[in-house]
Amino acid sequence: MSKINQKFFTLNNGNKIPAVGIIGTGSTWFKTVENDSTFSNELVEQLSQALKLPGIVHIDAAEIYKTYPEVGKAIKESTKPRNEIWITDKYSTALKISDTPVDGLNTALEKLNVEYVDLLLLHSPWIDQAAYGFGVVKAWKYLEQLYKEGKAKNIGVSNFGVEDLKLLLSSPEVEIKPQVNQIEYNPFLQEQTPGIYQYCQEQHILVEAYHPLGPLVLKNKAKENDEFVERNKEFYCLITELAKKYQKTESQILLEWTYEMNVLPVTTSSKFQRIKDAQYLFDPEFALSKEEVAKIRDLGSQNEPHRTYWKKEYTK
Ligand SMILES: NC(=O)C1=CN([C@@H]2O[C@H](COP(=O)(O)OP(=O)(O)OC[C@H]3O[C@@H](n4cnc5c(N)ncnc54)[C@H](OP(=O)(O)O)[C@@H]3O)[C@@H](O)[C@H]2O)C=CC1
Repeated sequence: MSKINQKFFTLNNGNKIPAVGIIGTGSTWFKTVENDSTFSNELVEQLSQALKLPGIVHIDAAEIYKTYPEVGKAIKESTKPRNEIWITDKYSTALKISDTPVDGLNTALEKLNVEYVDLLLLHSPWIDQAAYGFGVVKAWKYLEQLYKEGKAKNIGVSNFGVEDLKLLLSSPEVEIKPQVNQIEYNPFLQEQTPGIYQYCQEQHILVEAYHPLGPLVLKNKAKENDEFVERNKEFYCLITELAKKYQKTESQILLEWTYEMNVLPVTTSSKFQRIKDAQYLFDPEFALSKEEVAKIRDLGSQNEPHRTYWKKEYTK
């Protein structure tokens, strides 16, 4: 029987964040339209079951995922106290949904039926001044306002590169440093943009990893990725070997590796067992050794980096 041994990262404002986000409501659950006919009972069921698990359940949401109704319903039906649910939300930037982050969050709070979110992010640095009427610094100022009002307990960014962060940090208007940068991160993409991992570590900006299980998803689609999997054979053998050694799933090995790299993994699954495995990740008797962590890092980076999300924006 797995025991819950919840771990946390400490953010640069001193607040603690549960060290694995178990239910991302984007990717698998992403919708382009939010109405009664697209309402996903499956997602509500998954969230409801997750909210029965012990410990603080960390949910990752965003304006653009169109999943507030499902998250709101599951939270409403849950008996878990609000302080045992961590909710991350993101203001949609590349595609304008609400006029400002203040409007966006007010709508989200209403749909989620909560008084605050635990973390609010700017979804990306790509804010078109002409469409939004403001740029990234002003967008950040809105987040600072929501932080001061207590509607967002922590604030951060997503998909920001070093230059994007430097722009914020060097702006005389900016008062609060982002607490988090959520980026695509896994052994096959250790730098979403050049130097971002190291820069965030130095600046005490917590890196959150979305797509932490990228290598397993790629292997699963082996037909399309045969050659890729073959080139990374040694890497895949190591993950299988470690899963056997520690009696853990391959997903748990990658999530634990992410944590050991001082990065918070944000995962998701359509299978409840995998959600449960992620919540039970921090078994007190399980930790990869320093050598194993380094070996995954090195084998993962020996081939060309592999990007899954935001390809168009990064190739511009
Ligand atoms: N800020 C941003 O721009 C972005 C944020 N995100 C956030 O991150 C969350 C997670 O992203 P996602 O890319 O889905 O993360 P993951 O890397 O956790 O991938 C989840 C996928 O992995 C599959 N999987 C799990 N275990 C295995 C296994 N052993 N073998 C093969 N496949 C496996 C799952 O399939 P199954 O359902 O069968 O278990 C699921 O489809 C999103 O939901 C969203 O909240 C995501 C993208 C961009």
